[in-house]
Amino acid sequence: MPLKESDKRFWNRVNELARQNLPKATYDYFIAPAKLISVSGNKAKILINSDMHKDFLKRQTDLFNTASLEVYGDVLTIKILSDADMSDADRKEMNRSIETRTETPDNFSETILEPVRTNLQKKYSFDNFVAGDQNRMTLAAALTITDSPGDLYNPLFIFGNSGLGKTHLLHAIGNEFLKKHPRSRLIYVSSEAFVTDYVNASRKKQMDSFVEKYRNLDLLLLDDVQFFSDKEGTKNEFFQTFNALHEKGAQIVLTSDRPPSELNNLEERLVSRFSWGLTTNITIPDFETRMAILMNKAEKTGLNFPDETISYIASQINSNVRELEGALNQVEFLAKMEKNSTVEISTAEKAIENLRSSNSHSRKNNLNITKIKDEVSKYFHLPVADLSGPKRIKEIAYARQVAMFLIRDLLATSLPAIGQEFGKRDHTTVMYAVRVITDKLKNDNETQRDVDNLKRKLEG
Ligand SMILES: Nc1ncnc2c1ncn2[C@@H]1O[C@H](COP(=O)(O)OP(=O)(O)OP(=O)(O)O)[C@@H](O)[C@H]1O
Repeated sequence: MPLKESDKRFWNRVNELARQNLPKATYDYFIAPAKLISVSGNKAKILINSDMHKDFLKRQTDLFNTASLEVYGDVLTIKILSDADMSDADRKEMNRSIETRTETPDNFSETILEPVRTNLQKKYSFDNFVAGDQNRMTLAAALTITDSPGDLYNPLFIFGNSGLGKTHLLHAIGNEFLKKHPRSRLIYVSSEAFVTDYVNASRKKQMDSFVEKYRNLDLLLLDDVQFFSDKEGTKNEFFQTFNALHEKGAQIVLTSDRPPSELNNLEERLVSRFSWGLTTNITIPDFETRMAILMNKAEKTGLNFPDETISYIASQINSNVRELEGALNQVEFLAKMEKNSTVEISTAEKAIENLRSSNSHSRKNNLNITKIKDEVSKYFHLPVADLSGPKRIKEIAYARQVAMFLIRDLLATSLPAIGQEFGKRDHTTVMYAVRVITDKLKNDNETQRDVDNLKRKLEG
């Protein structure tokens, strides 16, 4: 039966109440895509697109009760269906009741331009991105911009520590965007690649094609802005690109391991623009989300993972999703070697133990003091000589302490030997440095991030 006027009023009222009472991103993600299929007697059927949406909508009884009392003077029983739940009869009903949406014409890239190499990786999609409390808001915003690009959240700035899914989301946005707007021009690029592109173009005197490539986009996905070069020319070019795109309403999405306010490599005028749209943070997944991610990935291994095994792996690896995946790969490998189709906890224990000892082995084999000093000086943009020199400027002193800490932690070098390496300093200075960083690691996000990033680079 087609929807009656009262049914349409009911549905409008549900949306209105949801917009008033829920955060915008939540409304956009959970409620806006829902559709009212039918109201018959005192039963309403609502269609949504995933089980995650279903759980959320089921909890919105107040919303439905208020709207139905206002419109029908009675409380409706709400049945929420996902696509998979729909019977043929439901589908017919839906086709009859929902007006066919007139496609809004894409106004992307009206002029004929050279096709762009998007650099998108198809394997990263929203379908294989597991939602949890730590990324829900980011996920909602990411989905919203694929529908209304350049509008609400422009730019979208996603920050969070390494291995938590920022790159995955950028590609997912790009892939979804192309599905919805096939004629659009978009590009995924790391900050380092953007810089290289700029440097090459300016060396070869091909700035016109650089400008055409980056300023005619509908969507720019720029990864890892913390690695942006601090060279004036590049920064200025990026500033111009950002302005040109923003002005014409193109969507920009940026990721970084730190919030805009801590991007010391970029100027204030650019950083303040990053905060024009929405800034969201992705944090370490909680135990349940780690379990969900593992289950998702375990399914693709063709092996049977009992819940206890998944739970064991999730309890052992609580740093980031990349390491979680690494551990699962190791477990899968061992189980296949041992020709086990069911993966018992004992196999997972052995695999994780192997992983830990091989990590520390490779660390010992490949690392030395010079490599650590080089990496630290690169990371903090300081000449390596300053680490061993006498300067006491705050930034240099901090970088020196981090370097001393890493040498002690990763190589277990003696305190006097470390002191020798840093301009013949006394071992008590080294002891102090190690203690300062150890303390900061307990409660200072910035230090946690610096040490984490550096360890990843050194052990990578
Ligand atoms: N919520 C999630 N669901 C499923 N897979 C995830 C999730 N979060 C991260 N991953 C996976 O973890 C791996 C690391 O994620 P990704 O490379 O996107 O991290 P990142 O935050 O960009 O890290 P970096 O800052 O080091 O570049 C990828 O294989 C990605 O698919």
